Amino acid sequence: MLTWWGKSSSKETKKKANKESFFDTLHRKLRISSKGKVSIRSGGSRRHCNDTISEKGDHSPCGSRSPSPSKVARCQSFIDRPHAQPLPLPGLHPSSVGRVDSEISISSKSRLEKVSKPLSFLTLPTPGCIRCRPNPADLDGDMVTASVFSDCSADSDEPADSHNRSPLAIDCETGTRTAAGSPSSLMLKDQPPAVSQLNSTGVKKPGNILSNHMSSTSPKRRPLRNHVPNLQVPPHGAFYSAPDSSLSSPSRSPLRAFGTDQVLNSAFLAGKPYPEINFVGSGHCSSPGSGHNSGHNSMGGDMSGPLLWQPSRGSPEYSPVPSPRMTSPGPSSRIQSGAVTPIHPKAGGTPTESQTHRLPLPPLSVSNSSLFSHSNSAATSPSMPRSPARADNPNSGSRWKKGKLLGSGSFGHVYLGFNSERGEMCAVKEVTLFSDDPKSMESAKQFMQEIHLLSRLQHPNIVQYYGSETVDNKLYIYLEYVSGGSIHKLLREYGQFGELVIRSYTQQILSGLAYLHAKNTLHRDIKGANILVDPTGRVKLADFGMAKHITGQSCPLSFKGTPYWMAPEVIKNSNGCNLAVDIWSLGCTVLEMATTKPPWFQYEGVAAMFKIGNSKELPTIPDHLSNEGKDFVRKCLQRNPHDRPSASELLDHPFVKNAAPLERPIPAPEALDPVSGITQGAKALAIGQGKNLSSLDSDRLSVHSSRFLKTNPHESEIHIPRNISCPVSPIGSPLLRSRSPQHRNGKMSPSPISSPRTASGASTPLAGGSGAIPFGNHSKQSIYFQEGFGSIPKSSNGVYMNGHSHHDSNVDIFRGMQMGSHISPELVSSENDVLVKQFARHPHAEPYDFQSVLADRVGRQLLGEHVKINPSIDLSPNSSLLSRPNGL
Ligand SMILES: Nc1ncnc2c1ncn2[C@@H]1O[C@H](COP(=O)(O)OP(=O)(O)OP(=O)(O)O)[C@@H](O)[C@H]1O
Repeated sequence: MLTWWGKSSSKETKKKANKESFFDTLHRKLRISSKGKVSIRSGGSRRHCNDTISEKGDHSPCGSRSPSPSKVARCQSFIDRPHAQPLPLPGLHPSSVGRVDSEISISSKSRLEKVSKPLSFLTLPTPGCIRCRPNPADLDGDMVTASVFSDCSADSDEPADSHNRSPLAIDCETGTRTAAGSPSSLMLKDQPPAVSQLNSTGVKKPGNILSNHMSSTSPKRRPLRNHVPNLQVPPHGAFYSAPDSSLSSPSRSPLRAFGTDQVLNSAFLAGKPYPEINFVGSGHCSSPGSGHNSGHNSMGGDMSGPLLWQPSRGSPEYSPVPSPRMTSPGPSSRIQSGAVTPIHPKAGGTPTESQTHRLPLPPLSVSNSSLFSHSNSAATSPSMPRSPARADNPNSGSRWKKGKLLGSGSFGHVYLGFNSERGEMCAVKEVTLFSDDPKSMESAKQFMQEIHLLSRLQHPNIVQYYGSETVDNKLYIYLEYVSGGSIHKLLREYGQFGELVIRSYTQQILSGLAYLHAKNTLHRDIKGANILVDPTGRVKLADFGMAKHITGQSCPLSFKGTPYWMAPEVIKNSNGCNLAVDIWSLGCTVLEMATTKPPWFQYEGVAAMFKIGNSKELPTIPDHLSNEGKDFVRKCLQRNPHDRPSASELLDHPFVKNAAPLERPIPAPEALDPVSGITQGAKALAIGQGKNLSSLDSDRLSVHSSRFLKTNPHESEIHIPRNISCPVSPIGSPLLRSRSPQHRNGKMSPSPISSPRTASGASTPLAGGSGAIPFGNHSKQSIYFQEGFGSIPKSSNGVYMNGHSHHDSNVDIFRGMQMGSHISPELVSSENDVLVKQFARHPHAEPYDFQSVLADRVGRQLLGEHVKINPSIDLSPNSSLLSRPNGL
């Protein structure tokens, strides 16, 4: 225009008629007023107009305010110009954005950069975004810019009409929508890096528009602390699961949002492929690894959208298990959903300040409170500032420092926490809360539920709760750190478990469940991804976000759980929800451990649910599972929940009754006394067990005492699988400290580590491919027999030597062995007489030496010299070869 103006001045006379004609045309096109005409003509007015443009990013003289689609379209086309236009400041009509020429663009850009630095990295807004700011005067500069830019770019390709037709756009214009927003915009200003990563997938979603609106109606994102002194969350019932909140929550799994309404409205039931499946209840699903982290989704909200479950690749527990449709999207994967439940804030369900109540803080002196550094102020911790809620409490605070990411779930992330004052570790579960994000409120609700339940639980097979606190707008739960990861992760990384491992894990899960059920509490999300394993093989139930305390025989059914592990009655809502749902899930978990996959994994979401809910079929039980295992699974998978045994009843099932815990206690120092030898070793085992038992409550004690009394290793019905493997490396465990001279000198036997990702029993190269016979590195360690050794023991107790509760068996063996004089030369085959003959020649050898040398030499003999053991040798506890002198 300026160029044209200059030219026009120099040729005023000649072009006068043309000039008039141009303005006429221009005015006609723009429909500007005659006043505007004057402004353009006068230099002063023009300058004023340019200022206006610079300020507001618009060249238009502010005449028209009509957000017509055509103007939106022009704005969009403007994005493609070489000189991107800065974000117009509040108050500017979007229609003018598209009419700025390059010169003005530069001017306005520089101005905006002076005003707000963040603008420099922001992208050009689209008209739809701009229109979503009904009251620009309320907007915070930075946040406004960020919000608008962040989301507009994603929508820039959409036709203008799409914006106009969008209900959200309409909301933006009317300013009526006030809840739910995309964290991608909400968190631009102060979201932590971890959360930012979660949003980095950049999934294009209509929620962006909503987020724009959020920024428009909410001048600045307000964390909860801005509303209430401490974390305050709506009371139960005030938390709502918004179907579209899966888009807005940084940590929310869409599968947590699986609502009946959505299901009913989805293609699934719209097409009525499985009309007999009725979804009733609140609609909660949670993810398996989520879960995803775990790979499969738990449902715990409205099951919005299609049943397309995607694994969360950002999660350390992202699962390659071939159940792609059932895996959790995880926090970084957002799936579009747009349905709105009746309880959506838009429908009047927005939690308000008046509805909130204070988060019940856990008792400061929690069971394992020693892990908290009460004397320390969290304020000294750079990463874990002192909770405002405990600012007045001298015992409050901690010095837990947030470390690496351990996993991600539907609600948030779990980090390693380290207390640098005490050298202790914990798992820190973190969720970011936004008062205006209903999904965040849902997460808070489930967190509260988890805190509420966990704080009352203390059991060796349940992850111990240490405490919780809020810091700013984040909620933290401190939990016992279980470093081995989940069963799901182990399966993914190492393949299916051997039967002894399955037995042991199942027994421990059952112990935890029996304890839980004795407290009338349902876990509701039993699956491999929610069961953690420590390096010693101790198993712990985790993730109580779905847990529920029931008062009567059953609770109102809600659609909670993870589909593949979900009981039929949950899917069908036929029999309410009772403790038996966990038993069904346990049966599925046993199959998962045996095959790496849950039952019906070959079916995708809805089909799997149909199989579970409507068919009479039992899932395929692998042949390699023992008959006891098969029977156990069948009992768990009784379709009628009343036919399923209780957890405590199942503890007596032969499949688990004599299961040898895999965990190996560290021998007490006195046990290392070579003089005391085996006897002290037995004491050490007892001591280790005593330590464990000391943490048990009465429920646990009753369960275990009865079981221990019943246990008779000589009557073991345990089936010895052909392949036995250990889930952890014998040399990787700190408990595997050799006492042998060789090991003292740092000479270790070759590692019998099974190759990762192979099926149980796979041989390592060290095994020569003929079936690994990894022999324990010392006497107290496990001895792993695989193919070729199958005829040796009838009972695993005498062979798979580990576990404190079955130390009798181990001790029995060593009691026999320590008395070298009682070892018959018959024990030794003609080919393999080196070891035992040696002991036979030294009948008075010290027991300690016997053990060490036995282990080491056998290990070397078997692994290094390929010595074959006479398969007729019976090393079982009641073997005549291992006779016990003096009745021991
Ligand atoms: N106590 C713990 N010790 C070690 N790692 C843990 C612990 N708790 C959780 N994790 C890790 O974090 C992951 C996610 O934890 P968790 O399942 O409790 O979160 P969530 O948000 O409740 O997940 P979900 O979506 O399954 O409900 C786990 O799979 C595990 O890898």
